[in-house]
Amino acid sequence: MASLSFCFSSTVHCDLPIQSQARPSRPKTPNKSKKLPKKQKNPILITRTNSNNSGGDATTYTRLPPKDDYFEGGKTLSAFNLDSSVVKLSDLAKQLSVVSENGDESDEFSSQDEIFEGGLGLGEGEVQLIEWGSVFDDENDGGDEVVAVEYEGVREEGDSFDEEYGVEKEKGVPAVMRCFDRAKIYVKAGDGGNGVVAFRREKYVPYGGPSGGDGGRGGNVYFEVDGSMNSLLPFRKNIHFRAERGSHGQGKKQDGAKGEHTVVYVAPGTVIREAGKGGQEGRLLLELLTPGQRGLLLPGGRGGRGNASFKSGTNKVPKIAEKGEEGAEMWLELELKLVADVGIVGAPNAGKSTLLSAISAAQPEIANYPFTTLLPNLGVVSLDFDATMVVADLPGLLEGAHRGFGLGHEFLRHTERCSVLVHVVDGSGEQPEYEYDAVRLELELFSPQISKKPFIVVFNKMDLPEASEKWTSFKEYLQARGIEPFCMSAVNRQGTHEVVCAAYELLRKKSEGEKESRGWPEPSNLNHVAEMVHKQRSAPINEFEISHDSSSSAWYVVGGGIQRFIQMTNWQYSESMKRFQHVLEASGVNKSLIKLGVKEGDRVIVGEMHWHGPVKETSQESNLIAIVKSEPDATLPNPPTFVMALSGYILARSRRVQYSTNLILHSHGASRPQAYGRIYADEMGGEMDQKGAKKETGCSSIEKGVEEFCCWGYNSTNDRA
Ligand SMILES: Nc1nc2c(ncn2[C@@H]2O[C@H](COP(=O)(O)OP(=O)(O)OP(=O)(O)O)[C@@H](O)[C@H]2O)c(=O)[nH]1
Ligand SMILES: [Mg+2]
Repeated sequence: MASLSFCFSSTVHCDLPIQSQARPSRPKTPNKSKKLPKKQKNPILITRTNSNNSGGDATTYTRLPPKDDYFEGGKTLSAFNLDSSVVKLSDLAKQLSVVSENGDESDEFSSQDEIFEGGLGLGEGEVQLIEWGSVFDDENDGGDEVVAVEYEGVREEGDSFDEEYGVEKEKGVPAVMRCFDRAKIYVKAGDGGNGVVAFRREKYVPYGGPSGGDGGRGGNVYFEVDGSMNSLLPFRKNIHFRAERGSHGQGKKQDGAKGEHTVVYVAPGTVIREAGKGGQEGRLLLELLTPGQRGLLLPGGRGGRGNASFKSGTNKVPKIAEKGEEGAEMWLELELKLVADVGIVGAPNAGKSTLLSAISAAQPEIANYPFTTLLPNLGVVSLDFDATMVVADLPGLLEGAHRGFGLGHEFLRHTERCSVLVHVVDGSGEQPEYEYDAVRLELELFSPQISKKPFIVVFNKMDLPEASEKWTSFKEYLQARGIEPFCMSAVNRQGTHEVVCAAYELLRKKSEGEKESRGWPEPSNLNHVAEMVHKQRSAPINEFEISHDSSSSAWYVVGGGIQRFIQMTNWQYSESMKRFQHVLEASGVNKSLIKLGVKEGDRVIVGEMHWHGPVKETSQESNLIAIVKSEPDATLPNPPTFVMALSGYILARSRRVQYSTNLILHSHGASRPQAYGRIYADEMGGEMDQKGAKKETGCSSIEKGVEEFCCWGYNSTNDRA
C-alpha cells in the first residue's frame, strides 16, 4: 500500500466548489428554519449559486482546492488566516455546511467588504458573512439554502491527526451528523392504578359489603421497526417514552381503565442496549432488523386490588386496598447499523448517490460538492432475473475517518453490516489511484473485518474526457493488484447494469458460502426483556436474601416478591400493617432475622423501605417491626409531607403485651400527619385507656381504643422516636 500523505501542493488545481455547486439542502427535519445570526465572529463565505447538477460540472474533492482558486483577482487569503498550501482533505468537510438563505443581512457584512471586494468574482448580494458554529447548531431547514464555507484555521504540514482529533470532530461536525445513529432514551412502562376502599351504600341494602374496584393495568412499552426510518434522528428531540398509567379503581366495583401502550419506532438495524455505567457498554437487549418487527420491552404494572378483592370468610369488611404496581423503567442506548446487502463507499463527491439513483428508485440528494449525503440512503435494486438487493449509499469517507475524523466512524459503522461493498472512485479526480488507496486504507484501519468483505471497484465519470484518459492507467494499477475494476458513467447510466450484476453475483456467492446473507442472526424472541421483568416480579415472597451491615446495624432483605409487596402496600389503611406483619411472618422474614441475630434498635431495610427493628431478646415469638418510609431518624413532625414511623412495633401473639409502643406516621395531604399504632399496657404501667393513649402520643383525637388507635393532628415531637 502506498504511503499516504494527506497534504497537497498548492499548484494542484481543483475547481472552486463555491462557484459550481448546486444549491444543497440539508436533511429535512420538522423544525422551523432559523434566521442567520446577526452577530458575526469568524468570517465565512456564503455563496448563493444556482448551478445545475450536470455531470459536466463534476468536481473531485479528494483535496481542498488551492487558495488561488478562491480568488480570481489574485487576492490573498491572509484575511482568512488560512494557509492552504497544506490542508487535509477532511478540512473541507468541516468547512462545508448549509444554512438558510432567508437570514437577515448582516450588519457586519459591510465591515468585511474589503475582505471580499472584487476577489471572488461574485456580484453584490451573493456573499454574506455569518458566524461559524451557529450554522449547524440548529436544525435549520429553511426553504432556500446556500452553502457556507469557512476559511479558518491554519493547517501546518506535519500536524498530527491526534492533535486535531477531538477538537475538530466535536467542533466541525454538526450534531445532525454525529447523532443520527446513536441515541440514549428513557423508557417507562405505565404504573398500575390504585385499588380503592369503598362500601356499598344503598337504600334497603344493609351491610352492602365492600365494593372498591381494582386499579387498571399500566400501559406497556413496545419497540417496532419502522421501515421508512433510516436514522435515529427523531431521538434527538424526544428521549422520554412513558406509557400511560392505569386508572384508579372506583366504588361500585368499578375497575380502572388500562393505560395506553407506548410504541417506540426505530429504524431497521437498531441495536438496543441497556445504558452502560461508568463508560462500560451495557448489556445487549434487542436487535431489531426487519421492518414490522415488534417486541414488548417493558410490561405495565399490575393494578392494585380494591377492598372488594380482599373480602374473605374471616374478613367480610376489609378496609384495605393495594397501590398499583410501579411500571418498570430503564435507560437504553440505541445504535443503528444499517442493514443492507450492498454498501456504496468512496471519497466525497465520487458519485455514490448518483449511482444509487441510477440503479434504484431511491432519490438521494445529488450535488457537486462533498458531503451532500449526510445520512445513508437506502434503495432496493431489482435485477432482471427477479432478484433484489438492498443497496446503501453511504456518506463520503475521508482520511482519518477511522479515528472519527471528518464524519468518522459514525458512517464506517454502517459498512459493518453490508455484505458486499461497491467502491466508487471519481475518475475525474487528480489521482484516482490515490483516492482508491486512501479509502481502502480507512476501511482497513477501521476494521479488518470490513476490509475483508468482498468488494468491486468502479471507476466513475467516464463521460468526462479527463476521466476516460485516466481509465487505462487506473485499470492497470488495480490489475497489478489482482483487482478487475469496472468503469461507468453514473450520470448517463452507462455501465451501471454491469456493476449491479457484479455486486449481486458477489452477494450470491457470499450468501451461499455463509448460508446467511447478512451474517446477522435473526433474533428468536423479541419479548425476552419483558419476560425477564415479569419473572423478577413474580418471584415468590418467601425467596429473599438477608445481609447484615454491622457498622450501621442494618439488615438488608432483598427479594423481588417482598419488595413488590411493600411497594404495593398502601400504608394509609391500618389493615395494611396487619397484613404486612402477617406476610413477614408467613414468608419467614421474621424468623430468619431473629435466627440471624437481629437486635433491638437494628434497622431492617427491605427495598426502599426502612424498618426499625427493636426486637427484645425476650420477645422471640413476636413479630417485627415498624415502618419507615423516609429517613428513620428524621425529626417529627415537619415537614408535614413526611411519611415516616418512629419506632418499631411488635405484635404479641398472645394478648399479653411484651413490648413497647409503636407509632407510624403517614402524612395525608398538606398538614395532617396521621398516626396509627398500638400502645400496650405493659409499658404504660399496666393500664391504659384512650385518654392515656392520647396523652402519651400527643394526638389530638383518638379514634380507636387502647389496642389500636388512629390519631389526627399529631404535632408534638414525641420522644418515642
Ligand atoms: N460527469 C459526471 N458527473 C457525475 C457522474 N456521477 C456523478 N457525477 C456528479 O458528481 C457530483 C457528485 O455526485 P454525488 O452522487 O452527489 O456524489 P457522492 O459520492 O454521493 O457525494 P457525497 O454524498 O458528497 O459523498 C454531482 O455533481 C454529480 O452530478 C458521472 O458519471 N459523470
Ligand atoms: Mg452522496
